[in-house]
Formats: sequence, C-alpha cells, structure tokens
Amino acid sequence: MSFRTISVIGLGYIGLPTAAAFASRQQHVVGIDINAHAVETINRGEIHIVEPDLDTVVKQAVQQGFLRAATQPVAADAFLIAVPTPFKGDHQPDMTYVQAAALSLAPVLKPGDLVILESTSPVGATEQMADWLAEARPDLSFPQQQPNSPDIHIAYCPERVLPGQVMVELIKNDRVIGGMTPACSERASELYRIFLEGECVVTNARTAEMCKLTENSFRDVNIAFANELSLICAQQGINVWELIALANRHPRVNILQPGPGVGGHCIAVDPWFIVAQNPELARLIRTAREVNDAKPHWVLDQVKAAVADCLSESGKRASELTIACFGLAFKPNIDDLRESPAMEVAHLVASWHSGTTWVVEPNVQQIPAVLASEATLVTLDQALTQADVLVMLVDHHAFKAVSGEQVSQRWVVDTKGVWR
Ligand SMILES: NC(=O)c1ccc[n+]([C@@H]2O[C@H](COP(=O)([O-])OP(=O)(O)OC[C@H]3O[C@@H](n4cnc5c(N)ncnc54)[C@H](O)[C@@H]3O)[C@@H](O)[C@H]2O)c1
Ligand SMILES: CC(=O)N[C@@H]1[C@@H](OP(=O)(O)OP(=O)(O)OC[C@H]2O[C@@H](n3ccc(=O)[nH]c3=O)[C@H](O)[C@@H]2O)O[C@H](CO)[C@@H](O)[C@@H]1O
Repeated sequence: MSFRTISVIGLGYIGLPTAAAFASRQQHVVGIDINAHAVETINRGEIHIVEPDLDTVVKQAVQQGFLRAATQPVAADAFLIAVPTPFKGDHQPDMTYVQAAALSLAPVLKPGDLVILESTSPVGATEQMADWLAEARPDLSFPQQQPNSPDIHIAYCPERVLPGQVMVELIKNDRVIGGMTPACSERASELYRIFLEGECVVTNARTAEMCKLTENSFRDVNIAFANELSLICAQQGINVWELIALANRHPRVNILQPGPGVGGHCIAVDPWFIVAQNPELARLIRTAREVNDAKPHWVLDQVKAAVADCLSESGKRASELTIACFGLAFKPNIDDLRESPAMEVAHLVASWHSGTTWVVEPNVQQIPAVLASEATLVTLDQALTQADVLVMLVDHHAFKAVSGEQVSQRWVVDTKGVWR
C-alpha cells in the first residue's frame, strides 16, 4: 500500500531535508513545526537553515505543490518525528520534545498509519513513544499490544547524515530500520525506498537506537584519543600531526584529528545517552566526553603560555597585546556556531585577556552576541598583519591558504596543525 500523504514533525536540519527528499519524488508531504516563522518561510518556498542545495529542492517542491508546512498535525499515512533530543543539565536525555510531538499527532492517527521516530534517542525510547500513543488513543491497537496486526506500525529509523552534505547522504547512506515488529520494519522500509538509493538494513528498535548512539560515540572516542595524544605530544615536544600521519600509515590504524574540542549538536551530546543509561559500564565513553570537553581549557592554557612568552620577548604590557582567534564555527567551512568549541575558546580567551581580542570568521557577517562585548570581528588580513598572538581554531579553507611564513614571526597556538 502506498503512502498518499507523508508528514514530517519537526522541520529543522533533519526534518526539512527529509520532507524535501520525499516531496522531490512527487510525494505529498505536510511538514509540521511549532515554529511559525519556519512554517511561513517554508510555505514561501524558502528555508530558515543553512544546508547546501536544500533551498532549490524546497523551492521546487513548494512551487509544484508537493510540500507544505503547518503548525498543527493533520491526517497522513506516515509520520516521521525529527524533533530535538538534547540533554538536561545532569546529562540525562530530554525526551519532552518527542513526547509533545507524539501527543500532538495522536489525535489524527487512523488505522494503517506508520509512525517513525528519527530523533536520536536513548534505548527504549521507541517503546516509550508507543506507550504514549497507546495511552492517548485507547481506541487503536499498537505493536506492543498486538504484534501481529496492529492498527499502527511503529519503527525507529535514525538519521546519520553529515551536516554540509545532507542532501547527498540522505539519499545515498544505508539506513538502519528498527521496527517494533518485522512487519513494522517492512512498512518503514517501504517508505524510505521512495527516495533511498542506499540499503534499508533491518533490525529491531532497541538495536537501531543503540546503533545511532554507537556511531557517534565511536567518533567521539576516536577524537578523544587524538586530543589526548595532542596533550601528550605537546608535553614531549612531538608534532602530533606528524605523529598521527605516521601512525595512520599502518594498515589497521586510523586516528582522527585533534582540535580545540568537539562541537555540534550530535557527537558532544549523544554519547551521554549511553552513559546516562549505563553509568557503571560506559567508562570509556564517559571519559572520551570528558577529554573532549576539557580541551578548550587546555587551549586557553596554551594561549596563556604564548602570551607570557610574547610579553617577555616584546617588552609590551598585557593590555597592549592583541590576540586573534581564527574561526568560530564548530567545524570547517560552515557558518554553524552552535555548541562550538572554537566559540568557547574565543570566549575563554577574551574574558581572561586584559588587552584586545579579535576574532576572524569568514562565514559570518556579525559577531555573535555572547562575544560582542569582549571581542571584535576583523578581517583575515587585519588579524594576520596586526595581531601579536594568533590562535588557530578552525581549519577553514581560507585559513589553510595562509602560508606558515605569513605567521612565522608571531606567537602561534595552532589547534588544527594547519600552520605547522
Ligand atoms: N542535525 C544533525 O546533523 C542531526 C543528524 C542526525 C540526527 N539528528 C537528530 O535529529 C533530531 C532533530 O535534530 P535537528 O538538528 O533537525 O534539530 P533542529 O533543532 O534543527 O530541528 C528540530 C525542529 O523541531 C521543531 N519542534 C520542536 N518541538 C516540536 C513539536 N512538538 N512539534 C513540531 N515541531 C517541533 C523545532 O521548532 C525545530 O524546528 C535530534 O534528535 C538530533 O539529535 C540530527
Ligand atoms: C559518526 C559521524 O560521523 N557522525 C556525524 C556527526 O556529524 P558532525 O557534523 O557533528 O560530525 P563531525 O564532522 O565529526 O564534527 C563533530 C566535531 O568533532 C570535531 N572533529 C571531527 C573530526 C576530527 O577528526 N576531529 C575533530 O575534532 C569537529 O571539528 C566538530 O567539532 O554527527 C551527526 C549527527 O548525529 C551524524 O549524522 C554524522 O554522520
């Protein structure tokens, strides 16, 4: 049975590209978001987030009548939930957005519908969502009550696209399909096959939930290993970039790159979901989070040491020194500053330093409000020619194009190894 209408709940970095991907295959899609500004923007055929190629797909889908947005759920044959799943202050997962989304769609559910949770979630979240739906709709049967022929099919199908390459990876990546029953998996696979060129790999809901958390924890642990090596190498007078390049010549070694810390809204968050549910067992995963979260403070210590050297050699006072931080984004060549370790370092430096702090970020027009009172946004050229201490935080293309000679007469803290 085909899907006459597909509804995506939550039109952010995941939900909007997913809605657009279905709509681009001539499916009728209704996107739901509580953010009225996002809904109005999408209905004009525009987008409210930055992601390459998303604007053209959304524009065409809206113009052709396959995609529209609304603030309240309407009846559909398949619902995909892609709302935020942040953690709370104590690193426990915050599932209130998923609960609100599930309860908002419950009134429009009808027999034969499919509900998919895409939000990154702790193990057991899909069963919990099914219970919320069952409580809200006692007139319908759900897989936990009637596994063989429920009115509503439910699955967990995590998203694994890389920000910046979403429109390609959404279609090409293999997708893990975690149905609450095999029939639920089959129905969910049928839905994704509408646009998916990758494979639908079927498992159960709990394994699919854990798989998503595992992927990001694996990357976090590998980056933590690189970050720990960077501390050890600094102590031992070894160039960590050369070391990792040499070690990676081994056919079975593949170490990631150190940096100022780990940012974004996935890798710095998701491993905590495993730790929260397994506090005694998830020792390595917790330590990786701690190692990566501590890195900005270590970078500040490096900056303090460079400033001390600069003061003793230049004879200047601290208040006369200018420190320039290169990059604010959470990773190269994007404008996303959310949860960025570079932002954290810039803030730590600016609040400690008694002189002038500059930041260079070619991907933004304005300095973020949190830094506005303590730092100034300047051009790359100004920072390179006039600052005393240079702090490299993000390996943007524009910064990698700067030669080592251009910075050789300055005190440099290079967290990305681009000016070595
Ligand atoms: N961004 C990524 O790279 C990425 C990748 C894989 C998985 N994920 C996961 O996908 C989920 C969504 O992430 P995102 O980056 O798209 O978040 P986002 O903040 O960009 O978008 C979420 C959207 O949901 C809306 N929303 C919140 N509550 C709602 C409700 N009750 N009903 C309707 N809309 C509601 C918000 O207004 C927002 O527009 C999270 O669980 C995240 O961990 C994100
Ligand atoms: C397993 C995986 O690949 N998951 C991806 C990840 O997407 P992301 O954009 O958050 O991931 P990254 O590009 O790794 O960046 C994260 C931070 O790590 C820093 N970093 C990176 C590599 C390195 O060698 N050294 C570093 O220091 C980088 O600067 C930045 O701060 O999560 C998404 C949501 O779940 C997934 O969908 C997506 O597949």
